[in-house]
Amino acid sequence: MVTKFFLRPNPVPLTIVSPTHLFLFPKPPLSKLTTISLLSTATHAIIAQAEALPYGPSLLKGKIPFQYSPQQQQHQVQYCQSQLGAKLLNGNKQSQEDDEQEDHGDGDSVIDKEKFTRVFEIAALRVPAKDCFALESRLRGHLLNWPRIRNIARVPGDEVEEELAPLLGATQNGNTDEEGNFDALNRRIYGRAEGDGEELSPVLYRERLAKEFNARGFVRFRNLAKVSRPPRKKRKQGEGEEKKRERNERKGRDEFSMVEVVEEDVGEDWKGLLGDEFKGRSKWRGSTRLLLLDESYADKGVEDLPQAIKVALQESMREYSTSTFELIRCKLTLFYDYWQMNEVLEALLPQGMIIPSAFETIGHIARLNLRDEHLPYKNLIAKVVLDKNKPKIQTVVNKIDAIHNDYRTMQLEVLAGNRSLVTMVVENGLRFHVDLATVYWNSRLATERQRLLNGFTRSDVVCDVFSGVGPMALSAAKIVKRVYANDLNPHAVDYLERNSVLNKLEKKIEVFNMDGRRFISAVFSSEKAQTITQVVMNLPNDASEYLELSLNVVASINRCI
Ligand SMILES: C[S@@+](CC[C@H](N)C(=O)[O-])C[C@H]1O[C@@H](n2cnc3c(N)ncnc32)[C@H](O)[C@@H]1O
Repeated sequence: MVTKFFLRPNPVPLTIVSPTHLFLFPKPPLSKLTTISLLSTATHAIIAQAEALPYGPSLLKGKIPFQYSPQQQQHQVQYCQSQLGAKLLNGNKQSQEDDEQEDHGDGDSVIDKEKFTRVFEIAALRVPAKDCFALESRLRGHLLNWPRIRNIARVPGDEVEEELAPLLGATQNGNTDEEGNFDALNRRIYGRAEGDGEELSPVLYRERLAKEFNARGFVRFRNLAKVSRPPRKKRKQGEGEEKKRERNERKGRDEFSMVEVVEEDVGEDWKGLLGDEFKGRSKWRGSTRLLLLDESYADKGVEDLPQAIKVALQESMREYSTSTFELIRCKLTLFYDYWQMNEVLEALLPQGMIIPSAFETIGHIARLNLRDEHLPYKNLIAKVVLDKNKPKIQTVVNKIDAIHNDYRTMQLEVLAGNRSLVTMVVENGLRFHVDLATVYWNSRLATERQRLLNGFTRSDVVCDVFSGVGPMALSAAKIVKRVYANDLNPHAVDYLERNSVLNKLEKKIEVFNMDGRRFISAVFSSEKAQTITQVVMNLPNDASEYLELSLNVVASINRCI
C-alpha cells in the first residue's frame, strides 16, 4: 500500500490528505521530524501566510477547502510518523519498491489533486453585462489580473433572458426611463410629446431618432441590429432545457478555476462613493457580470475603493442612466489544473531539490533525463509532466542508460501515460514515423541538420552513410538531385522507406541496409561515385574511422582512374 505525506521544513504546515493518498517528502534529517504541525480544526485550514509572499496566486496562499476531524488528523499524523520512521530506518528501500508496484507507472495513486485546491477570498464589482468590457479596460489596474484568470467572471444566474427582463420590472435597456425622459424633454421644448395628439414633424422625428440612436445597442433599430450583428451561433439541435440549465450551473467554473459569490452587496454606502447621483437607483435586474478586484481590496468597503474606480463608475452612470453597481465578496477557487508544472513539482519534491523542468519532446512523447536524486520520485514527476502538458504529451519516458548499442537506440522506461513508443515527428515540413524502442531519433540535432542543408544545392548528390529513419536524407531529398541513404538497423531502414513514401520522396532516394564500411566501398566503387558531391556521416563515436575509410576508397578509385 502506498502511503505518502508532506514533511517539509518550510513555512507551510503539514496538510493532511486522504488516508490512501498521503504525500511523501522523504529523508529530511530526523531532527526535522519535529517540524510536523497540524492544521487547525476550523472548517477551513489556513496555510500559514509566509511573510512577503509574492503578488498573485501561490500554493502558499489561500485556504484549503477541506478538513478532517481532530481524530482523523491525529490518526493521520501517527500513521505518517510511523511510515516516515520506517522509511528512514529502512533506507526507504522497501517502501519505494512498494510505491512503484502500486503506481503501475502512471503516478495516479501518488498525486492527490485535491490537495492543490486553494480558495482565495476576493472582492468583485457586479456590473451590468453590457458595461463590463468598457469598465474592465478602464479599471484594469485595479482588477485581479492573475495569470489565466479572466477579470470578468460569470456566475450562475447572471444572465437574464431579454424576454424576462420586462417581467422582472427591470429597465434593462433603459426603455422606461429613457421614454419618460424623452417625453419630458419634448414637452419642455415643444410643449407636447408623441401620443399627445399631433404627429411629430419629420424634422422632430429625425431629431428624436438621432437622440435615441445608440451605437452600442441599436436601441430602437431592431432590424438594423439584425443586419449588422453576426448571427448568433445556432444551438445544437436537441439541446433541451436540461442542457441549458447545466450550462448555467457550470458558469463561473472551468477546469482550473471557479468563482462563487459568498456575500451579496456589501457596499452600503455607494452614495458616499458616487455622490447623490447614485441615490435611489434600483437594483440592476438584467444580465450582470463580475469584475474581480485586485486582491488588496478583498476586505475593503465601498468607501475604501480608489478614486479611479469612482470616476469610471460615475462615467458609466452618466452614459447609461440605469447603470447600478454592487460590491460583493467572492470565493475564487483554483484547482490542481490551474498550477504550473514547476509550482506543483516544487510543492511535491523535497525542498532544495532541483526541479526537473526540461524534457525533450518527440511527437507525443516527453523524454526526461532524470538525475539520480529524482529517481525515487520518477513516477510522481512523470505524472505531473503528463498532466501539465496534455493533450500534446501522451507518454512520459525516462532515459535509463547511456546509449551503448550499435543501433544507437535509447533505453527508455515508460513512467506515465500510454505505453506506445511509436510516434510521428514533424521536422522541416516533413513527417517521420519513429519507434523509439527500435530506432534512433534526436530532435536536438534539427539545427545541425538545417546547417548542413543550407549548404546543399539542386545539383548535389548526397550520400548519407548512417541515415537512421531519414531526417537528414529525406530533408536533403527535397532539395538535391539524388540521395543514397544507408543504415545498419533494419527497423530504421524500414521506417526510412515508409517515411520516404509518406513524404512522396521515394523517387529521389535509394535505400541500403548494410554496414557503413561495406556501403562506402560499394558506393564508391560503382559509377555512383562519379556523381556524389556530399557525404554525411552521423555516427559520433566512429565517424573519424569512416572518414578515413572514405578518403582511402576515394583515393584508390582515383588512382585506378
Ligand atoms: C547517431 S544515429 C544518426 C541517425 C540519423 N542520421 C539521425 O540523425 O537521426 C546513427 C545511426 O547509425 C546507424 N549505425 C550504427 N552503426 C552503423 C554501421 N556500422 N553501419 C551503418 N549504420 C550504422 C545506427 O543504426 C543509427 O541509426
